[in-house]
Amino acid sequence: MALITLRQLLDHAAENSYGVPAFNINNMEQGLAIMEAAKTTGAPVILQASRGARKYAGDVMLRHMVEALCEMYPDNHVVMHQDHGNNDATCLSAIRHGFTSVMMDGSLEEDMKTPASYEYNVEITRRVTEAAHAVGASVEGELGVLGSLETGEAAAEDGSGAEGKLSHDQLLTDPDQAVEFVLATKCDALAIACGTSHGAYKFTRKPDGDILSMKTIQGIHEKLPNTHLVMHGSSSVPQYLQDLINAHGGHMPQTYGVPVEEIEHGIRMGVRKVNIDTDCRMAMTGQYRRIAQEKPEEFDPRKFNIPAMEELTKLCIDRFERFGTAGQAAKIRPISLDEMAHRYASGALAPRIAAAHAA
Ligand SMILES: O=C(CO)COP(=O)(O)O
Ligand SMILES: O=C[C@H](O)COP(=O)(O)O
Ligand SMILES: [Zn+2]
Ligand SMILES: [Zn+2]
Repeated sequence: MALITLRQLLDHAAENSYGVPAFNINNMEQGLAIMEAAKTTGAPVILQASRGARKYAGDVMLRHMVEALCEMYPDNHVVMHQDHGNNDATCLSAIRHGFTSVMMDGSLEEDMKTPASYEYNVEITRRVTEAAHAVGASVEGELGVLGSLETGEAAAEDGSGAEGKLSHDQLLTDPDQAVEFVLATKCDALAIACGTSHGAYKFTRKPDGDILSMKTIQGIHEKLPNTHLVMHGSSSVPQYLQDLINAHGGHMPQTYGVPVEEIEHGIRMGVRKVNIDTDCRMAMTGQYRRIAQEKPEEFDPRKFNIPAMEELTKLCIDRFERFGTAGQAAKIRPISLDEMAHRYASGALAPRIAAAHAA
């Protein structure tokens, strides 16, 4: 059993200057395909389940699936993370079901549609962090609302996403407020907003600095050099997968994601966790469509799932290699949740703010 905490993994990533993709899972096939890529590259892994994934697969199924993956791939440490928790109950029940890390997304209210006040965000994130740390689990907070700088809107097709028009102030995390937020909440990692959004339709053109604000990340990293930053909505929406889907009966209008080189740039500026779901969905769906079209006589689901898993494994290998995660698993010695709880209680894991901002 090689489950570790997000905090342990991201501390290691920061010390060794790499990033870790966090892949969303909902079923066994995704889990196996991601772990195969981790094994091939010797990478530690972050698996994350959304509220939708927990509803789809069930908490008991997810827990045993992750346990099984840990047993099948004993050399690849796994973080099991709640993606976009909307309240205390979501986060604490995840921990009860064996998740070693949770995201308390207080950038939105409990409905995951209404942008929340700063005060609400601080209070709920602080509360969840206190409870999670008491049992050694890690917490990711979010400051700033995900959404497009082109349209001022969040992705409509996703389960969580702000409704209505968002201002640039909401869409770009303020570095000074980020310092305040980390100090007040003691969260282990901070998701920031820089113009990315969930889903496939992030940008209408290859993004430049006007619509993907890497300088926001730089500004936050300058003030919070010791805080692990998280980029959501970080699928690259690769052209080859759009083409694969569209060549086999799909109809995805031309779109652009976050170029992998921009993520590599982010990793050099303190980004440690990179959330990727859409690319994984496209990889599998592309192959499902290809098999369905090329072999209309086929009805064995395994004949669809095997190429779909291979396509996903290929994508994950690429991200593990490009983010520097490859080869890192062997260097990590798991720290137990109890030991993490002890370290939090001792103050050893309290936020470290750069000297100029400590006053
Ligand atoms: O941020 C994500 C999950 O939290 C996923 O983002 P994508 O839709 O870009 O894959
Ligand atoms: O944050 C969004 C992830 O892509 C999860 O999406 P989901 O809620 O449809 O599972
Ligand atoms: Zn079990
Ligand atoms: Zn997200």
